[in-house]
Amino acid sequence: MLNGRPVDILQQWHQRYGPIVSFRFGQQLAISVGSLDIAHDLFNKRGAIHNSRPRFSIATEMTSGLNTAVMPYGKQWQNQHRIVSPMLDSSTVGKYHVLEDMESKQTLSELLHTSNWEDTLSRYAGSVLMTLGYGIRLENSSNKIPARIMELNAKPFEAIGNTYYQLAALFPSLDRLPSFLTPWKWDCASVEKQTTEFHMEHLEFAKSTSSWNWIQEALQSKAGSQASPKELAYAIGTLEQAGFEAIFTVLRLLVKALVLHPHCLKEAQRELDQVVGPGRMPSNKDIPNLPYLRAMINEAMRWQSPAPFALPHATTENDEYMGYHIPKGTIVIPNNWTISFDPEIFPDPYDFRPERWIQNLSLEHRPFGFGRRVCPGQHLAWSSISIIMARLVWAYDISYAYKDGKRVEIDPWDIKILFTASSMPFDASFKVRSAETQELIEREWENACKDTAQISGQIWPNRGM
Ligand code: HEM
Repeated sequence: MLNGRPVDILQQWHQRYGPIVSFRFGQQLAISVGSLDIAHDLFNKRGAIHNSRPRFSIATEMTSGLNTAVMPYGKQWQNQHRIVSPMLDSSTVGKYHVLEDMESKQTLSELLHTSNWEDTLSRYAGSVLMTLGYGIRLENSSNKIPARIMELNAKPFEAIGNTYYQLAALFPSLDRLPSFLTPWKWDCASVEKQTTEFHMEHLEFAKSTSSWNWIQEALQSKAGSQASPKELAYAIGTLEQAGFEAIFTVLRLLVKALVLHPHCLKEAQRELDQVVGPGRMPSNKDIPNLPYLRAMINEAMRWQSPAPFALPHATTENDEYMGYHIPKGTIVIPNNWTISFDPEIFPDPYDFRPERWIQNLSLEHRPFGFGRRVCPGQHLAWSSISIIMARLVWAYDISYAYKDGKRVEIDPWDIKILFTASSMPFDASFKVRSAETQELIEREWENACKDTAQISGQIWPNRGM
């Protein structure tokens, strides 16, 4: 956990040494890229060289080498990419609105009766992904799947704090020692078993259910039908693991930003009242007409980037760039946090200021990463986050919680930074804005179609049964 402004350290590094900073740990050379232009040059224009992954030995062993996000660039990655890309491209993602519509209505309705907003939003993110992936709806917030995903995601990071693992990462040759001398391998094997069981169980369910889902869709495709069951389980399982945590992290960040900046909530509500009004709920069709809402989401991902260093890339060949020699096998880190805190581009970068995106339409940042490794879930992330945020802001006054008459304070920089940066849990209050809004929420949720098979039939009308 980092309590403070970690950005300062990174900024100082880049301010002192320039937009490219190199360093070594053990034998490994790494460079941090602190400029958007250079990141574009390396990851997009010279993409054939800069889009593999470093050797993430622990994460690789814990996931049978089948987790797309940590896989080096190559045939196996291309196969997985071919399986998932058609399910997540910008035109396909529009079909998932019907599911987001229903899940966000449930979320609004649950918040009328619970103060546990974190579990409620976590259920939303988990249910959207599990329904798409496997036809498994998370009907209530006590479902254990979101917590289990978080637990599996955390395993490689917990391991990084362990001395054995640090030694193994620094001295890869230790990998070749017999297993009684390499206790970290037992742990890896146990996590691998748990992760594989988790994904295989869902794969089997998805194949047998009448609700069409990503597994069934993949099995209809050439790439998916040629993959082994385990490869397919991991291709979709990686989407669940990466997607659930990222969406939930951004939702929590947005709630935090709104509680800390009540004038931003008021401005977003003013926009929604003008565009939508009190008589109906906002829909996905309204999102293009809500520039402040979109600016708020962009600003949240700039202010506290959910993936401050994207995921480190690695080179597959030697490269010469701006007079630097970048050898094959170098780790290349897109330093999103430094890029997003450049005061020349984002004046007063520590301030949460959605207006900056409206005042300057040419502002750019890359919270979803770069090149061939750019996040495949970015369109789904945008659509599922925009609709739930539009509806929350339209329906609720979101503010500080009070305990025993005292306001529960929130430290904006209480963030856990691993590869991802996630706000630590905090209390907040959700108060419905009017009796009319409450009535509308209750009516909409009562009338909503909650049947998973019917909803998947609307998403994929010519598939299944
Ligand atoms: C706001 C939410 C999200 C953010 C900020 C985010 C961000 C990122 C970033 C920065 C990367 C690394 C890109 C790079 O290496 O240059 C990444 C990779 C990835 N993301 Fe996301 N992501 C989000 C949501 C999702 C969702 C919803 C899914 C799945 C449906 C997903 C699946 C993945 C996968 C599979 C990768 C690995 C890609 C690869 O290595 O080829 N993400 N994401």
